[in-house]
Amino acid sequence: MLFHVKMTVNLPLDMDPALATRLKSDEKQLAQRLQHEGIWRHLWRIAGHYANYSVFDVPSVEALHDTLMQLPLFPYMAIEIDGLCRHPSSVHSDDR
Ligand SMILES: O=C(O)CC1=CCC(=O)O1
Repeated sequence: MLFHVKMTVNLPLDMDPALATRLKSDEKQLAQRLQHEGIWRHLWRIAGHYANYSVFDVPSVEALHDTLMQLPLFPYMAIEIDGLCRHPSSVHSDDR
């Protein structure tokens, strides 16, 4: 199942800079692992915002929830999710 996910990061202004650096580094490491595993299909910065548009490929809504909750920045994110299905006019017949 494919999901379009918007993540907006809101780190507290008074967060310890060392903690912020560690959280971002840990987030990057997990994000890159999930991309290599094909779970995190797309990751795009939204220009001008500390936010991203992502596409996840997971077996269920529960799996998406569990994946997002693992993210080190999860406590500091506002997350919006839309489920995706094939468009009848899409030429990408091999995509799910
Ligand atoms: O910077 C972001 O949008 C949050 C984030 C997601 C994956 C990552 O490495 O940072």
